[in-house]
Amino acid sequence: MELMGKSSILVINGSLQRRIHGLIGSFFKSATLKSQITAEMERYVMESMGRWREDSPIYIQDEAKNAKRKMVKIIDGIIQEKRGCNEGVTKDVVDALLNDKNEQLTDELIAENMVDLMIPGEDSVPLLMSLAIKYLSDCPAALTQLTEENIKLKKHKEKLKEPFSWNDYGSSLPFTQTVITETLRMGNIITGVMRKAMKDVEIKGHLIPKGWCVFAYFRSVHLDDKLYDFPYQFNPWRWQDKEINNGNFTPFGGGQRLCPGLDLARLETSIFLHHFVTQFRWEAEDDSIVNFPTVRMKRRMPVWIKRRRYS
Ligand code: HEM
Repeated sequence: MELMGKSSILVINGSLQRRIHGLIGSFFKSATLKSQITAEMERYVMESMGRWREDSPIYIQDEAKNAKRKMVKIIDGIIQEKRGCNEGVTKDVVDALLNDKNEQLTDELIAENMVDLMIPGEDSVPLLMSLAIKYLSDCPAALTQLTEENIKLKKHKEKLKEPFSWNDYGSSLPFTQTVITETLRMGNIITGVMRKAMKDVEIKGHLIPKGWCVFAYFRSVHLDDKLYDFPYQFNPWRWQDKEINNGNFTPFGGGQRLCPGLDLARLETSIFLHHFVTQFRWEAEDDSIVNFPTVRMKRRMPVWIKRRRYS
């Protein structure tokens, strides 16, 4: 509680939580943010990857965090700029909270909630990226299909001379999405959530008395062999034509506390994977507890060189 602060959305309940959740959630759905974030994220991923040297080891977790740190810095810069000349227009999350008339949205509350928004960016999203690389390194068939899908879209975009949009990184890369979904299932980045019963509740014949705390353990559901065949096997194909919005798949929680950053997390991971697999091949080193996965990079040949060589 001390770490998060008393006004954090993770701590407060009731109408104020719903209000902040709604404001943050609708802000993350805004078209302006989507195009801005897509372009910025692409630029920083490409800048970071541009510094990678042939055949040198790359610590994926550190790299993923570095890309995120820069992202947080940009967002922070945008916030500082807006704070001075707030014109009632909602261009960022601080505006979304500042412009709301609710008196309970104090400066302290806004500041604390901005920190909440940065923690997943520093922690959960880099973990999702790192685990995706780990699982792909162990599953060559998935890596091949993912690479082919991304190279195909890249060539198509180059032909049209069009920049990538938010949707390109989502619906235009369906297999990439299944890889992210399967990584979320197996990785269990958030292992579960705590809830306190506000009144006596009965669930499937079990009574949870008022005041008791319950830990809803996502991992036991995501790795249940009654729900998922061979649950410990990384199998992105299991998600083809399968509905993901159900009670058996809750990496982002659910209900009124459903993670408002879920689309952003998927987008950032998609951009990272796209640039990773279209620019490089790699060999994974043995995993170690200290830092995994570590991979040795080889730059991909530009498409035109390959064509000349094989024609
Ligand atoms: C892989 C990445 C992520 C995962 C697995 C994840 C997972 C979750 C989960 C399980 C919850 C529900 C917590 C609960 O019910 O007590 C949650 C809530 C939340 N997430 Fe995420 N998250 C991710 C990324 C993000 C991002 C990128 C942001 C924002 C930039 C974000 C912002 C939030 C906020 C503000 C809440 C609290 C919502 C509320 O209590 O009303 N998350 N997240």
